[in-house]
Amino acid sequence: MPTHGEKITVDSTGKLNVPDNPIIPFIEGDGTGPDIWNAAVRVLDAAVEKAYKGQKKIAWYEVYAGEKAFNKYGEWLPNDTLKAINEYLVAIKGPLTTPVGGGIRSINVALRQELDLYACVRPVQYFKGVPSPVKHPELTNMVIFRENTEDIYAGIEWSADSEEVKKVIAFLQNEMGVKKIRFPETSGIGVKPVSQEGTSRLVRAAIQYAIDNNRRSVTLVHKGNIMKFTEGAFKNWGYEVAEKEFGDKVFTWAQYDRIAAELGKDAANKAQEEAEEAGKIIVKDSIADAFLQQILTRPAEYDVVATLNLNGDYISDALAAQVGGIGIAPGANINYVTGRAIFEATHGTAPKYAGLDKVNPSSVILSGEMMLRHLGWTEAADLVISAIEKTISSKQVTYDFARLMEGATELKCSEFGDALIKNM
Ligand SMILES: NC(=O)C1=CN([C@@H]2O[C@H](COP(=O)(O)OP(=O)(O)OC[C@H]3O[C@@H](n4cnc5c(N)ncnc54)[C@H](OP(=O)(O)O)[C@@H]3O)[C@@H](O)[C@H]2O)C=CC1
Ligand SMILES: O=C(O)CCC(=O)C(=O)O
Ligand SMILES: [Mg+2]
Repeated sequence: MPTHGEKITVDSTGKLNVPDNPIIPFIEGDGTGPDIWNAAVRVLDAAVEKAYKGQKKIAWYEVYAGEKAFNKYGEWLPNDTLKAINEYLVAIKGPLTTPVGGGIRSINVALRQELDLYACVRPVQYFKGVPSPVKHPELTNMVIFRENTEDIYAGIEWSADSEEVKKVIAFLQNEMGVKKIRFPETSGIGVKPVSQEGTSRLVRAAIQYAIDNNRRSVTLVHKGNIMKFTEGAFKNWGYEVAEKEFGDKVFTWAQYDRIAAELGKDAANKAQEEAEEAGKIIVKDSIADAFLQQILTRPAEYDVVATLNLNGDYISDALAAQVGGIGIAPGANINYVTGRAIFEATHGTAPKYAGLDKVNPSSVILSGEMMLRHLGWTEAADLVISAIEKTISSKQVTYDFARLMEGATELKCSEFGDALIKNM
């Protein structure tokens, strides 16, 4: 526990009360986590110091998860860590390792589920000068709202050959009339829960964000043609919450379809144009595969994106690549009702670079920038953004950008942190 500092609290509307010395738990993370965290914490402290001249200061509180927790306490996710984040509300973390095909389940997912951080918010914006694989990266400017607690990602699955999977298969075949499990003897089975409550709160947060931030549209991305009662329901429930709760502030493609059926397409087009002119948020939808090609061919048509857990995972890395890669892709896991939030980069532990002081710390620094904004410390957040813009435009960058940039100076992870502080 830090010896100085006070708790952040939340009122009944979800609004945070932030003291000048908030206690903020952090998890350093596995793999490259310590490299990027050490750079990030210096940059965030410098931004706060510069913006508020010592009037405000974060009291960092280290809490443990992942390998560090296991080595220290024999547990991957100690209960005390959950208790601390539960109590102090706002936290930040580095990436944590999840083994593939066996071993422990994701601690990242467990944190989101245990603390009910239902919205994974990942802004994707282009910083001038960042090397990108597309011709016009500046046209990509989206904010992903990924449902964070449900879907096939919930981790409800049974391995092939287990007693449990035999029971589930027998139940499906004998009681549910499922005839099309092709290789029942050797199948593993996963379950995909998607609820109306889970969908509504996520879509509500996405639309509210669009309204508060003067965005033009919210696109519900789903694979509802194939998974009708999960992803298709997500789309239908999404439109329902938009129309029921946001009334005059939105125009949905469900409304468009109703007008087109009754009065024809011209009338529907006119209604949408009028809505756009009136500054209403257009709530539309896209099937996930088509969406993934259109974000490359027509990125300017998409703005805020609301989607399910697995789609959101894939879409975040794909969109991050478009604006320069996951070295510069921040994110937050938020519950807008309880005020709890954990900020974290989109990328993982990048184990091959662990301890080399090499990787780009921008993703976790920009996650910290989102955190500062979440606290209402916008002056400090703005300083982080301007320092990143200035440093990248002077071509002082880490390996990931340097390998694609002509005339760049390659900096170590810690040196990039130093450069940001200098350029603040
Ligand atoms: N929220 C979390 O904690 C997450 C955890 N993970 C976990 O991380 C582990 C590793 O996952 P993996 O699939 O390899 O994905 P990673 O995101 O860790 O790494 C994939 C590649 O992305 C690039 N990259 C990642 N981080 C950075 C950075 N800071 N700066 C520059 N480039 C970066 C590197 O590309 P290049 O090789 O081209 O240099 C790297 O090889 C797994 O256990 C996974 O479960 C994954 C995602 C999120
Ligand atoms: O939890 C993990 O290991 C991976 C999670 C992930 O890829 C993500 O949330 O983007
Ligand atoms: Mg991911």
